[in-house]
Amino acid sequence: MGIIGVDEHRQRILAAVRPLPAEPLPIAAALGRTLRVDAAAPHDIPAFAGSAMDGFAVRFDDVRDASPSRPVRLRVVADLPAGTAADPALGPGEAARIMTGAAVPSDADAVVPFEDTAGGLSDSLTEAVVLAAPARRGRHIRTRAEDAAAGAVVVVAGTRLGSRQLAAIGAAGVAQVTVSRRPRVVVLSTGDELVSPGTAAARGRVHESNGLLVASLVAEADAEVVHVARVPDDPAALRRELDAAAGADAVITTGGISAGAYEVVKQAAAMEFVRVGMQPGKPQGFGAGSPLLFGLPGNPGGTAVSFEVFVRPALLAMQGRTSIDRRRTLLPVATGWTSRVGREEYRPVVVADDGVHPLPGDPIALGRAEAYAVIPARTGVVHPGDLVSVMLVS
Ligand SMILES: Nc1nc2c(c(=O)[nH]1)N[C@H]1C(S)=C(S)[C@@H](COP(=O)(O)OP(=O)(O)OC[C@H]3O[C@@H](n4cnc5c(N)ncnc54)[C@H](O)[C@@H]3O)O[C@H]1N2
Ligand code: MOO
Repeated sequence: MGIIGVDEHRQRILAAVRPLPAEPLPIAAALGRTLRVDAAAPHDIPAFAGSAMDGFAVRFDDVRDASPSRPVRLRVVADLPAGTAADPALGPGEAARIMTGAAVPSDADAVVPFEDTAGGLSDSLTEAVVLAAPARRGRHIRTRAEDAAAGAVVVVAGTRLGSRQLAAIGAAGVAQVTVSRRPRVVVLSTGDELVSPGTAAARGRVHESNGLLVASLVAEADAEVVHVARVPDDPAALRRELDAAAGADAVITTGGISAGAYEVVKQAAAMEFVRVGMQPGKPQGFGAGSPLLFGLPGNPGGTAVSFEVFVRPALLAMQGRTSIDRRRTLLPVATGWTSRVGREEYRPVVVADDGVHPLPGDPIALGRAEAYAVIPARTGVVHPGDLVSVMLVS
């Protein structure tokens, strides 16, 4: 069996992904969901011209020549707190006391902050003595529609709804969004050697960590973990778990896919098994049915990288996410290392001020990994000072 490229395997997986149904949700319940229909402003934002300062709404022409030596006295004829719907008329020589956020009277075309008056806030309800001219007509007024005009797209479909996106939609006055259903994912760790953390160490036993690793990665990809289980190297037991997972959108197994005698996933799962030109993560299984089946290698470093390269993009594509890849950036190498020619290497690294430092591929070092340096298959030695492509994962 030959070796296929990382992109080829990824393309096969992405070609099998179907978008999940969309559903309406209140914005307060939509954190982490993917927007499926553009969220648009239903009206101009702001919907009215408002004050950006606490002070006085004035007629610009009244105060355009104001200065400390030539103060301008205005009669205060109204008091406008934020939230008021009042629109008092202002004649020449008149002003309204106004608070930040309040609607500016239609007759006013500038706001003078309290700091530019003789009396300030303390003496503000009868007369305003303006000591400085506003720099221009419209000064300190937020104009109607200056943030977005009615109909403008506030957040585009395909975007993850994080804190800032949800706040922007709320600021537009929109209460409900159309978002993707979350993928339902089952996580199965295979291996007779596995025991739970907390169990005494013993010869031959390995503490199970992939279940938590993959379930956490699934949650970080905004999908829902519906079931996590440890499965012995018994094909009948794995078949039972796979049958029970029939209603899920994806099943992710770890272990049991290489060349040994007890490769339970190979024996029991309806997957195609391939060798991919990457290090770690060479053995891979994938089933394009429903649910999608991902057979990841069991060594935790390989599991983590395989998830990033193959599973996460698929889970995001299911949700209708436009950007399905981790951000990559070029960074200098601080400490060099040797890389295996013929396989694209995903080297866990620490990102420091002087560049990236490689980590070993073991499950304990994984706890310090902040990113993966992606080294082309043809590269045998990575030298200090080289610029390498780094996939950021934290
Ligand atoms: N003759 C060959 N042997 C192997 C090959 C090969 O091409 N020819 N490939 C090697 C490569 S590369 C990898 S990667 C592994 C993948 O093997 P499996 O996916 O079948 O994984 P296991 O053998 O079940 O486990 C490998 C390793 O990881 C530990 N492990 C497994 N599951 C967990 C878990 N849930 N939590 C923590 N640790 C886990 C397991 O105990 C083993 O140490 O195959 C090579 N062999
Ligand atoms: O491909 Mo395996 O994941 O090297 O260890």
